[in-house]
Amino acid sequence: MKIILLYCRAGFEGECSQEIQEKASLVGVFGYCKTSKGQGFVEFVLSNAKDAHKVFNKVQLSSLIFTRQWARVSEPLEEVSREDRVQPIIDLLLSENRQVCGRVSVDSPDSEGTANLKTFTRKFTAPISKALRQNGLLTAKQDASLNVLCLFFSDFDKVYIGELDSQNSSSDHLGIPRLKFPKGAPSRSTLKLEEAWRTFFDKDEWYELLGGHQKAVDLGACPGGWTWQLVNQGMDVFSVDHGPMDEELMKSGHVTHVLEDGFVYKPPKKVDWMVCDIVDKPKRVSSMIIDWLVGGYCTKTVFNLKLPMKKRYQEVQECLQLIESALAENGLSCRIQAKQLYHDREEITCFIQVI
Ligand SMILES: C[S@@+](CC[C@H](N)C(=O)[O-])C[C@H]1O[C@@H](n2cnc3c(N)ncnc32)[C@H](O)[C@@H]1O
Repeated sequence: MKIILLYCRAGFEGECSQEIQEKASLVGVFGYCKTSKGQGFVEFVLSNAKDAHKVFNKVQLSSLIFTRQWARVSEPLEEVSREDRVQPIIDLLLSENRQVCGRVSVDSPDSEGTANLKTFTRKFTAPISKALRQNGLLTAKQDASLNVLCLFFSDFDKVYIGELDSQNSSSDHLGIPRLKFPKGAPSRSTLKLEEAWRTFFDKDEWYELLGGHQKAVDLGACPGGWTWQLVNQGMDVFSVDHGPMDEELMKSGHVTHVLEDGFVYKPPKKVDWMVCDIVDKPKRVSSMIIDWLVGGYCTKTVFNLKLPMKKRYQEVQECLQLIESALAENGLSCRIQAKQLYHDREEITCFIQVI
C-alpha cells in the first residue's frame, strides 16, 4: 500500500507531517505528505509502496507525538455512489485478494463540520460488516490477533481502504479514548490527566505506577481536576496554586493547599509524583521539570508543554532534547513519552519516569 494515513488534531497537520517524515527517514523510508490545514489527517505518500510495512515494523505509534491513529491504505476510491457504497468496496477488496481481517473500523476525520459524516460512518458499520462476512473478508467473531480493515471516509463519496496494524495501532476508535467525565471532579481538565495515564501506561502497570498510597505534588492545581485524579488513586496531594481549590475535594482530607509559586515551590520531603498544568513558556516548564527530577524531588511526572503559535514542532523537539540531555548528563535513566492527547488543545502532554 502506497499511503500511510495519519490521524491528528485538526490544525496540527504540519507538525504531524514533519514528524512522520523525520521518523520515516531515520528508518530509510522516504515520501511526501499531502494535507490541508484543519482537515485532521495527513497522507504520507511513499516513494516505494513496499515501505509501508517497514515503517509499521520500525516506528511505534507511541513514539509519534502528533499522530493519534494510523493506517496503511491504497489510493482512495472516489465518486463512490451514495446509493450503494457497500458493493464497490467489496468488489475492490475481492479483486485485490485481501487477507481476512479480524474487525472493521469505519473512520472519518476529527475535524470541524464532519458531524454528519461521523453519523454516517457509525450507521455504515453494520451493513458493511455483514457484507464483508458474507464475502469471507471478515472473521465471524472479532479476532484481535488479525489486522483491522480500515475504511476511512474523508468525505461521503471518498474512501481510503486499508488496514490498522494489529500490533501497532490504537485500539480506540480514531485513536480517541472514550472517557466519561467523573462525577464529583472539579474541572474538565481532569480528563487530561486520566487520558495521559491511559495513553502512557499499559493496563498491568497501572497499580505499580499509581497504587499503594503514594505522595504527589500538583503544580497549578486549581480548581483541582488533576488533584481529584491523584486522590482518586489513593494519593495524598500538595496542591500548589494561589487560586481557590474545590471545597468538596478539600473535605477528602487528602489535600494540602499550598499558596505558593509553582516554579519556586519544592516539597518538604521527596514525593512519588509531580504533575504540572501551569500555562507558561515550554522552556520554563522544561527547566523546572529538570530541577525536580535531577534534584530527586519526585520520580514520576506528567506535565503539559503549551505550544507557541509558530514553530511548534521545533519547540517540542528543543524542549524534549533539553530534558533528555540534562537527565542523561546527571546519570538518570528515564522513560520519556509525549503525546498530543485528545483533551489537549494547543499543547502536548509528557510523562517521565526515572528508572
Ligand atoms: C489550566 S489551570 C489548571 C487546571 C487544573 N489542572 C485542574 O485540573 O483543575 C492552570 C492553573 O495554574 C495556576 N498557575 C499559573 N501560574 C502559576 C504559578 N506560577 N504557580 C502556581 N500556579 C500557577 C493558575 O492559577 C491556574 O489555576
